[in-house]
Amino acid sequence: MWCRRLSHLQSRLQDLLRGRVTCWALQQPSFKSLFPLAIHWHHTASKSLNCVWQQHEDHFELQYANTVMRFDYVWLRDHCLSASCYNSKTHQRSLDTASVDLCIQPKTIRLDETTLFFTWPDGHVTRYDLDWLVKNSYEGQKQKVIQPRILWNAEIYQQAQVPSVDFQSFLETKEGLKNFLQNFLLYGIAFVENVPPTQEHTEKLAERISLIRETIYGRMWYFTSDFSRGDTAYTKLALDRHTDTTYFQEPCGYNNYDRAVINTVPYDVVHRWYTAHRTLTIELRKPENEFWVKLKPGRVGAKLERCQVLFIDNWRVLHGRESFTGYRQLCGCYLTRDDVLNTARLLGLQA
Ligand SMILES: C[N+](C)(C)CCCC[C@H](N)C(=O)O
Ligand SMILES: O=C(O)CCC(=O)C(=O)O
Ligand SMILES: [Fe+2]
Repeated sequence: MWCRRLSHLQSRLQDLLRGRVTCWALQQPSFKSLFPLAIHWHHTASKSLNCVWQQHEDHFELQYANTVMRFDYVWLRDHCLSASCYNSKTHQRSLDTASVDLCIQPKTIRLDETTLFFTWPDGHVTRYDLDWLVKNSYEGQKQKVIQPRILWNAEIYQQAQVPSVDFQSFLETKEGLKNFLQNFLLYGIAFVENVPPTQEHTEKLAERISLIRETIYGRMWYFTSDFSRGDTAYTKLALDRHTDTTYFQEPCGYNNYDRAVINTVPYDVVHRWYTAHRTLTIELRKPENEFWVKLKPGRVGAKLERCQVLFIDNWRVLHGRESFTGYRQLCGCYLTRDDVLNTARLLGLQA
């Protein structure tokens, strides 16, 4: 006890002088470890594992799998996966995070093979697999490939020759759905071809990806230019590029037609907003940034033709239309982003 106390006091003194972290010799320090005070890096027994770690005053530092990671002690206690702290059936935390002492420090740290054991002052033991720590550390996450996005304009998209997915394969095969979602995540739009032109088939397609979002326009909307709703979508007028439902608390994305009166900011900020809006609009209206799609009609008179369904990520791609004459009917729905991303992740996509 005595030698530990001395080493501890001395290390604190050195610590104050150097303003550096200290590393306690976790086993009973031998005399040689007291003078001069060395910063100990703990090495794994087997060099092949190549894991080095250090217990700092306010965090735990781990070097493993070519990653230097730093963990807060409250974080290490809070993410404990032991039976009393974590419900492995529901993957939920049972530990009350607010009960963790914000100044908590582990009494001992031990590495056994590829598992780190942290023993806390109350005797509770938290174990972490080294690979779990790499995967769930801030530093490990930063290395992860984020979902690649391909920024495009009309020319880039046309040249990419992105394949549409056939209706049957989309509905009946995992590959079909996965290829579709991969394109959707990469480009923000994706097509399904060969779809029977009915609301039921469109609905089936949508439900293959996610829950359909019920809104004031209904679950599946089937609309035409009958002005059945007080909105220019229900007319023959052209609609400049926009996204829908910007007036919802959880909108599909932003839209100039539906913008309410700007009355939440003072006049000088308003002018800055208009200047920024103009810059964005000029960019959006550049012809090279427009990609026109002539939607194949599914029904002409009594004749039914298989048609295509277009999915748009409203956070990345705006939509609009030209004005038109004659009779035109459009069927569609809104999907919830969380569910679309969840389906993509379940298929192993980075979303
Ligand atoms: C017809 N349909 C339901 C597709 C859209 C209606 C959208 C109306 C509104 N202008 C908006 O952009 O949110
Ligand atoms: O009629 C269309 O093609 C699109 C209409 C539209 O943008 C909308 O309903 O929000
Ligand atoms: Fe719209």
